[in-house]
Amino acid sequence: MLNIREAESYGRATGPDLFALCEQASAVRDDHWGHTLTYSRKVFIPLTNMCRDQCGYCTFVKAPDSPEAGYMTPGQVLETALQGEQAGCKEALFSLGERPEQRHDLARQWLEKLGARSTLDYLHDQCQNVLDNTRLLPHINAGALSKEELRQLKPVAASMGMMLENITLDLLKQGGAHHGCPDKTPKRRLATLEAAGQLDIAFTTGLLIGIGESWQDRIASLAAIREIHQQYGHIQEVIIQNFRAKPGTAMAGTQEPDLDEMKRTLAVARLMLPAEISLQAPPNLEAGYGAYISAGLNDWGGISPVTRDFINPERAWPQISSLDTACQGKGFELAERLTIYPRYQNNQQDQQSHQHYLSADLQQRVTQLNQSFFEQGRLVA
Ligand SMILES: O=c1nc2n(C[C@H](O)[C@H](O)[C@H](O)CO)c3cc(O)ccc3cc-2c(=O)[nH]1
Ligand SMILES: C[C@H]1O[C@@H](n2cnc3c(N)ncnc32)[C@H](O)[C@@H]1O
Ligand code: MET
Ligand code: SF4
Repeated sequence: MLNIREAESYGRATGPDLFALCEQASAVRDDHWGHTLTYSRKVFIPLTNMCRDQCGYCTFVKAPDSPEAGYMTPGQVLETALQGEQAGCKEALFSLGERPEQRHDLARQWLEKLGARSTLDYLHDQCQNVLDNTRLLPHINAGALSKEELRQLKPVAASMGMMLENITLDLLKQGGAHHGCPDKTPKRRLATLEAAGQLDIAFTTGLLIGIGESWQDRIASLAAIREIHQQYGHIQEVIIQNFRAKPGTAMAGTQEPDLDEMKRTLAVARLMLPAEISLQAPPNLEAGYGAYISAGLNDWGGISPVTRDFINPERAWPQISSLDTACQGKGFELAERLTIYPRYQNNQQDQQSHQHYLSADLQQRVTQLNQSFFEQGRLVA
């Protein structure tokens, strides 16, 4: 595995140097993951678009004076989940703003109408709603959470995640991407990763690149993820996501990272992280996403045949069939996976240390969904 000093030296790798770096990363990927690239067929449930934070890059968030600001009702949650199930989805991705009731009257009014004490209590109940009425597995992406909050949510989600984004304190300064965002302090983000490890929650994290961090900051952030995983073993995947500048946001004029920047970061992530951690990047945020394969990626994340990507709504998902074609063109096959990776599913004898990740109920659901893959012969489209 690459040490920090070596990783730092690749900050400007380009041309033949970048090519050689990518080859090394591809070799690690081939060795562990083979020539199968995975994705999770999911439906997106943006439970609330209000938030107490104000990330400079975010268009997901709506201010209370916007007519679009609000929560999804239980009926809307179920309707969306059922549509996803109809389209063959296996994952319900709950993605939402953080603790909006601590900042906005409108959020408090909504919660009162919904009969919930907090956004996170409501999240718990809506995961249960999906579990009671569909076969989908909830994945929770609700930002920074305390150990107690994670403990309460664990029984209703098969996996959870939170982008670390980046741990440099520079982003919190006046004019920085995370200025005025209490949930984006490295302290809170790292504490969330650590608490999830203590609780045996299969966890997704990752970096958002191009938001004002340096190359060294990226390496330090990857090293922090590696260190936490070495202690608890719960990091199932790391996402490298490229910042996209959105009109109307504070960072509308900020330069976006280019394809080489993504390849460099993916390759170094692959070489710094243990091979068992899945390396993911979204295919809808970069037209040249096929090149990620040569940089060591093995997963495309959640792809929805039904809902748009509410975080990047203007960036349509590639059709699953065109993603399949792109993979085949590079000599890889595309295969569907569940939101929780096999090694945390505890259906193999040799996985004693991963026994406590899923409740008996969730484990049974996972087994049934795996059975449906088996019956489909892992068809992708
Ligand atoms: O469609 C999206 N899915 C996002 N996902 C879901 C992801 O694509 C997969 O569905 C899950 O990771 C399942 O493996 C996230 C999950 C996390 O835990 C943390 C961050 C993200 C970010 C996104 C995102 O921007 N868009
Ligand atoms: C769910 C995740 O989506 C990412 N996210 C939020 N806004 C953007 C954007 N403009 N471009 C790319 N990714 C974004 C953040 O990393 C967040 O944690
Ligand atoms: C909608 S953004 C994803 C969830 C959370 N608000 C975060 O930023 O981490
Ligand atoms: S990225 Fe997440 S935390 Fe930041 S403003 Fe958007 S919803 Fe809130």
